[in-house]
Amino acid sequence: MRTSIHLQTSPPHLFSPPLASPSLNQDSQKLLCAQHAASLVKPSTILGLGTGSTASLFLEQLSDLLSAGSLHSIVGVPTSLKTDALAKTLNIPLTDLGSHPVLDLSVDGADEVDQELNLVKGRGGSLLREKMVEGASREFVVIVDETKLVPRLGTTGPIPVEVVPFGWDYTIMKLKELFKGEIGFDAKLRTVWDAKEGKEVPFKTDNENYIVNLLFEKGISGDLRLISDEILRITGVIEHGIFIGMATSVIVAKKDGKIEILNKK
Ligand SMILES: O=C[C@H](O)[C@H](O)[C@H](O)COP(=O)(O)O
Repeated sequence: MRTSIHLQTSPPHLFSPPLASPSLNQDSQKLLCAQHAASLVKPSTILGLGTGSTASLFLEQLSDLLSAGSLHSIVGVPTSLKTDALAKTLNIPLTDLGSHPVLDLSVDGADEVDQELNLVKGRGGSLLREKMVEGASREFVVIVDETKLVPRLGTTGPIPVEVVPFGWDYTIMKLKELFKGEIGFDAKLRTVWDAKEGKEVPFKTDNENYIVNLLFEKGISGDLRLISDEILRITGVIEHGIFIGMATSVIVAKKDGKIEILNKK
């Protein structure tokens, strides 16, 4: 189901010349969907707080509403150490999953969204805590700019897989075996530049694990649930960044300043 809401930027005036449609850059689109999502949060919500640049804008909006007194009694469950730190600087009250195993709502960004509202997440390095918190939420609202909409997952970048550091090269071998025959497939350990060491070192997640990037030349094809199960069956794999059927709705901010809301069927 698709709903389209045109955001009114200024009151219409009878004699004004027609306004040219705005062309928002990606950052403004992120802000637009973050603002929209924050306006939907009700008082007394147990709220999963996502990770990434779009989710950070949402946290800032939330904090503004809290300090203006137009929202109250919110308590957040952060999905990463970065979000935990940001929420603390923004004075957003926090709790944890153990104390609130069922959340009312989670709001988070995504790297990709397909037509069934399946997602790729984790290109920023967070996926396991996100999947736990968002999976525990009655409602999971995803906020994205329109560049994130794809016909097939894995078309604009890698699908991240969190793996244990022990035997990571063995785990990569098993992942390569799984996708053998997939044209243009590759699996690579994610690394970062360590200035102290003067070399590339493995990227470490909040859980001290590594990330393997699965690269598909034309996106991932086939039954996503089956593929998900097969990836998870490899010993050494902890979790992957394909979020199947988890999003209840996606708020998409468009270049023309419109918001489109995609709801789970
Ligand atoms: O690891 C990062 C998270 O899954 C983010 O939600 C995702 O990468 C989207 O981030 P951004 O809003 O910065 O594009």
